[in-house]
Amino acid sequence: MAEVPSTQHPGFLGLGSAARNASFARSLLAEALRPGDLSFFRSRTVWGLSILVAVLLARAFGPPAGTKALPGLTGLPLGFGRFWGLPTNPAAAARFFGALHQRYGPIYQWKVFGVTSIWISSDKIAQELLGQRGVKYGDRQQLLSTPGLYSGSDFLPAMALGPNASRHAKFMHTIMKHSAQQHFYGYPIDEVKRTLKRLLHNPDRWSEQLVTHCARTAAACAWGDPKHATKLLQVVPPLVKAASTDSLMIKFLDSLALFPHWLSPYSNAEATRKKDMRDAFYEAQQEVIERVTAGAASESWTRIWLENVGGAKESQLDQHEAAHAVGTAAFMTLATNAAPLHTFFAAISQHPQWLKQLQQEVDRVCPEHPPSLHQMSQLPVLRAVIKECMRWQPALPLGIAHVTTADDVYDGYFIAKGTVVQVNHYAISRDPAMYPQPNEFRPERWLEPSWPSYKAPASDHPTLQGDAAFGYGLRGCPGVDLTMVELYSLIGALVWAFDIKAKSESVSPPEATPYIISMPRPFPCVITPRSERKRKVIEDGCKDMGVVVKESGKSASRWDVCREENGEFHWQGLTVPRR
Ligand code: HEM
Repeated sequence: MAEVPSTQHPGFLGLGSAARNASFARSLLAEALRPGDLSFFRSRTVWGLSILVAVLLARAFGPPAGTKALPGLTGLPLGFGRFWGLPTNPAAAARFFGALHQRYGPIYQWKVFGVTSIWISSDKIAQELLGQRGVKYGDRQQLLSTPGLYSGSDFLPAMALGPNASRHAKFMHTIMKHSAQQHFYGYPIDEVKRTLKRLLHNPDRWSEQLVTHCARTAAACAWGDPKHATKLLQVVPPLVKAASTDSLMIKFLDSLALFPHWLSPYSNAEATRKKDMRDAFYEAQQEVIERVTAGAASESWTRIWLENVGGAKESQLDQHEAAHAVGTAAFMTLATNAAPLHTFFAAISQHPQWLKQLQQEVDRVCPEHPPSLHQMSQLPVLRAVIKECMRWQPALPLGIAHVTTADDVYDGYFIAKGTVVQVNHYAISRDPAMYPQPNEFRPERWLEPSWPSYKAPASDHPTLQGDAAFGYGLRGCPGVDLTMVELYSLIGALVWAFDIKAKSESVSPPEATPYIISMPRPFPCVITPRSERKRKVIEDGCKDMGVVVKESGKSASRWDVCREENGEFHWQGLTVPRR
């Protein structure tokens, strides 16, 4: 690894300490600004000194000797940088910053109000920096809109690098490893049966059925009971929106910490969000504690903590932390996996030939029933379509920002401590060298040797394991196994069970929601069972369809989730349909 030069600069005019610099500057000004005396401004010495100061300042704010500054947009001096022209939502930002890579290369910087962010559009560079130099690139950004999340120990994706994040990450990996070995206790498959039946009975509400599916699966894994899905449905949107904020500008202001938190315009909403989340996670945890005491608890992540399965207590989470760690895993499962499921609907509506190919493959492998997880190795087309959905419309187009914890040098470029590192997943997934015709939905790029992204053998590849969409390094996503199980099982079953097509031709291109986790907006679809026999299998598959969203106006308790007046479900704005 390159040696890191010191950023300790010799001080103003090379005179040593800041105090001595300040007193020198004061005496110079006092001498010069005697009333009525303008000779100071006419003096050649003063002009010469001014130029020298400017040069020294430029050196002081420039990269250390032997390194160079990253290319990037020029802006205003004195650290103001370039604050105009910033896009207003993450999906648009991914495209905007992605386009700038054509001018500045795969890594460039953008400075705003003294904050430097670097933008990366190359998988190789992201691997080398975030992947290989883990700790140096492992911090997160403190956001004004979510005060407390960075320094607290409630929500791993936003936590500062340090002991809290390490303990939470350790616990997260323990619960994922243990439950993955048991296919997440069969909950995703149980929920597939219910989701098929809800879709059969209420196909127009397909987006609601998908979101319900993710919420119920996550709640079952977390607390052994899918009924807690409504809690998740309520607590996810406020935090997704707060972490997105409407404008990237806010993010830069955040980093300046211009306001104390109590003055933050977000503090009221944040206090409510925090309380709702705590109440939801505490209540669900308490129920598990009671059921375990009564000897009647189902498997769950909370039980892993309570019973110290796999050494879960080594992470030393107290009860509050464990409630939030489990809740965070459930939160992320719902918030993220709903996105590729919506993308799947957009993709096959635009490319019906891929639904046909999927159905042919599934009919060949398992004509009588939806594919089981053990059959996934025989279903490369299914895996290819899912992987292409993740590439085509990344769920997190800009990932989650990292922040550097120390100065670094990459390829001769200086990267200072505190730099915000934005991996542009959208741009990476559109690298034309790796993904020719990048804007097109082409699952064959994972299936045919003529495409650069192809890998053999077909029993293992394509796979979501190691997919760049899940991030890099120390802060990489711990939820890959669960994502695979959830997407493979549900999409496999949808393909087996239904014909799906858009009601109108105008679904291209998919219009994404404007949040940090972005998904195609729902649109009207026609969903019909592929045969009478399949209809019967779906009907007989389960008794309880697992409806969790109530008709409008029927809210009886705090955690009830209801449809809008017009009968639609917009998930607090996260799934507003395209009109
Ligand atoms: C479509 C599925 C998913 C995608 C695309 C996705 C993507 C990501 C990305 C890009 C990051 C940031 C990585 C980085 O900073 O480099 C992340 C972090 C994270 N993900 Fe996922 N994720 C998905 C599903 C899940 C699931 C099912 C879970 C459930 C456990 C989960 C839990 C987390 C957590 C806890 C973090 C924060 C890790 C940390 O900061 O240390 N994700 N995910």
